[in-house]
Amino acid sequence: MTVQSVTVLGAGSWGTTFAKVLADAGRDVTMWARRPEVAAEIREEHTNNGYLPGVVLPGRVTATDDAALALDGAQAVVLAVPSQSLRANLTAWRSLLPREAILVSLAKGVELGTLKRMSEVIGEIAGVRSDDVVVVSGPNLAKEIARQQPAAAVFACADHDKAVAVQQASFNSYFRPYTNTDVVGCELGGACKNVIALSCGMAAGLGFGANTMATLITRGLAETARLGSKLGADPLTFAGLAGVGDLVATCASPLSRNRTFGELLGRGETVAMAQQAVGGQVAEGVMSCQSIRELARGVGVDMPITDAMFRVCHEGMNPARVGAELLGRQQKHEWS
Ligand SMILES: NC(=O)c1ccc[n+]([C@@H]2O[C@H](COP(=O)([O-])OP(=O)(O)OC[C@H]3O[C@@H](n4cnc5c(N)ncnc54)[C@H](O)[C@@H]3O)[C@@H](O)[C@H]2O)c1
Ligand SMILES: O=P(O)(O)OC[C@H](O)CO
Repeated sequence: MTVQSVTVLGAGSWGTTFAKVLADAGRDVTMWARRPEVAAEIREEHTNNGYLPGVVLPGRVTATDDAALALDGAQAVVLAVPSQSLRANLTAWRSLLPREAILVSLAKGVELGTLKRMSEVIGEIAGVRSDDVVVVSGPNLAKEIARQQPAAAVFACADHDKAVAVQQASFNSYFRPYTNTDVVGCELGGACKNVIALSCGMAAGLGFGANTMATLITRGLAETARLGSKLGADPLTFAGLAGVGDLVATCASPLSRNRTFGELLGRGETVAMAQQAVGGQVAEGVMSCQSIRELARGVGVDMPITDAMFRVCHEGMNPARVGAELLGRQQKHEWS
């Protein structure tokens, strides 16, 4: 299975960066951008300065705002829109998807209401098996990769040949993809780390240091692994790139929108003010703390940090008070 012609649906930070990764691996890439002016900028200037200022895109990347045109002849279709808009976007694109195309998901989130992982949403809308979708996850801050800083990722799919086909299509001198068959674990790792990054940002905004960060990262990983194990993930996945790898990068980096969002809340800003400050870009954890909390409650898994982020983001609770409550919970064994 060789993939030469790829369509990327979504021209934000990660969609544009992933298009560059594919083109730098020798693939022909057509992007779909929601706004015609963004499509024109990519096509004519080879830039997308609204998302990736100063980055020049390879000549192999072109763009259109016409989804039918973008999808014509695609051997792989990369879905690069935010989690909560994936269902609506994919519903509009469903009839345009080439029959044999490999579907690839970049989104990191759990859908509100249905509590589905992104591959499950894609499976339902596109009429394919959800674990046949290739899920991309890992420590992949778009702005670093767009500057060709070395990074690795996981490409998870039950169909190993499909994962390998997309792996080969995106392997280049600065981007090293690994395959995995644990779709559930890779998706949950990616969705949960956004929520934990909110908490790390919040702790930084409150003035706390490395011990607090390390505690949140480690206990965040513990609650993610608890949920994952309950839902059928391989616990080893959480020790890998889609688990601790992504968690560390997102929780530590000022480039992370989730961490930045949390830091603003920790400094006393409201959710609306923080939303404005991240420039309309999506901090997925703000929505995912709600859906992941519901998912966990449904299967009887305790996720105290996620619960705390829900109370701050959706119930207006004060971050300092939530932090004190987290610390003051009933004492317990580390692994209970
Ligand atoms: N940015 C990163 O570093 C990064 C890395 C890995 C994964 N991801 C994940 O990839 C997904 C996309 O992230 P991104 O960084 O490209 O997001 P972004 O906010 O930078 O861009 C989103 C893109 O989707 C388009 N879009 C279409 N319908 C939309 C709608 N209804 N609402 C909002 N935008 C809509 C926007 O126009 C834009 O082109 C997210 O799930 C994110 O968690 C992001
Ligand atoms: O900027 P964030 O917080 O959406 O995180 C980006 C990536 O998911 C990091 O792997």
